[in-house]
Amino acid sequence: MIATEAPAVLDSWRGLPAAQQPGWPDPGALREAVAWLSVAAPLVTAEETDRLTALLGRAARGEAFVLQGGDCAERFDHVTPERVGGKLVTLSRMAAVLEAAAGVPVVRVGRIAGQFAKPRSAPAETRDGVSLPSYRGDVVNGAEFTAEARTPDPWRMVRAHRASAATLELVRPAGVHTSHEALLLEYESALTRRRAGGWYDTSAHLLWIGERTRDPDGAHVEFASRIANPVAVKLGPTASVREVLELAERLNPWRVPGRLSFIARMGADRVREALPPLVRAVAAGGVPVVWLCDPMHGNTVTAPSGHKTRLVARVLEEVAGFFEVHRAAGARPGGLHLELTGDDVTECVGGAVSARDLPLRYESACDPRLNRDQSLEVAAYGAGLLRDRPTGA
Ligand SMILES: O=C[C@H](O)[C@H](O)COP(=O)(O)O
Ligand SMILES: C=C(OP(=O)(O)O)C(=O)O
Ligand SMILES: [Mn+2]
Repeated sequence: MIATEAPAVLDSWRGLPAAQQPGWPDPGALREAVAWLSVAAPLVTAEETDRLTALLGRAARGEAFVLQGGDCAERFDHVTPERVGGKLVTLSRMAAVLEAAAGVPVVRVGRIAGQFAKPRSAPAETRDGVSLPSYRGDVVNGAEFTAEARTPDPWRMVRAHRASAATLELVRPAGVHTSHEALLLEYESALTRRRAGGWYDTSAHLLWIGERTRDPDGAHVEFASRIANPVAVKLGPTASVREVLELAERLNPWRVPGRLSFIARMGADRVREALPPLVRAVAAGGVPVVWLCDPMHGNTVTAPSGHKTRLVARVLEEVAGFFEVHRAAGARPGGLHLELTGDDVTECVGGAVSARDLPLRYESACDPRLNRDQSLEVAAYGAGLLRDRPTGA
């Protein structure tokens, strides 16, 4: 019998319900762009990826703390040494502050070098009576409000690969691992390669599944279940114990510490009631998980000026709630997941930025990010909570 070759891409997700995928208008162009990506250079190696799993495994055992952060949506034209360097410096200062308090190493993971795809609440945006497809991140369409820019263009996936590679050149010397939301399944599966340890999605070290695409029977969870990378899943306040246990079972059936992280994004008002049953159920189920706190996505509000914003005070309040829940359960908080930039933007309200300042330097194409000073404030606050840990814990 002649051995058949392994398929070039990981395809088991096809045919399953896949939420939040763009309607690509030109199937021929999509095929060509996917063909280009499927022979493109891998962005990260299996060895680096396995190393991150091992580090996250330490976090699962309480022997490390994770700091994951970066833009909500990276931009192709922001791949400059200044902008990328600003994020890396911010992350590393935060990590230093947290590390001194935690007494354990801080694992640094950027929302960087590939965070180009966005899920949206609405498929279309209307301005002055004109409706166009929503901006879904630079890998799909342009942010500019014109029919041309907003039409999904599959060749943008090739540009995303190039922008990621260029960003990685700047990220690698800083020793930061990369991550992004594994939203755009054509892109992710085309960059997946067979290696000795299984299928690796070579687009980033860690891939996460968003709140809007975490259906345990959907295409995103199926894709994530097949790759060897560490994976994470966002959990909002509607996540049920049943769903979470199903996700744990599907995504970490071999119970490998570091393979699976849950990123709770409950909102400051909800975290103390919504999170405890999930933490308890996962602990009782015996699947090792790193619990991260995303105090951004459950606390988004609209300012009087119309800007999407977040109050740093509410962000800190959710971090506090997250720590309380873990302490009450006798568990160690695994880390923080933040939307931040090194740039001096005015997108979140707190510190030197008041609601009146929002129009001054609001540069995000999607969600409001902490600026450098606000990021350091959150890190200092987290450090205070880490220092307060009960002795002997
Ligand atoms: O991180 C992203 C946003 O929270 C998500 O894209 C939803 O944003 P929207 O409500 O503006 O669509
Ligand atoms: C869309 C995001 O988050 P969530 O899936 O938690 O809403 C995000 O992290 O930018
Ligand atoms: Mn976001």
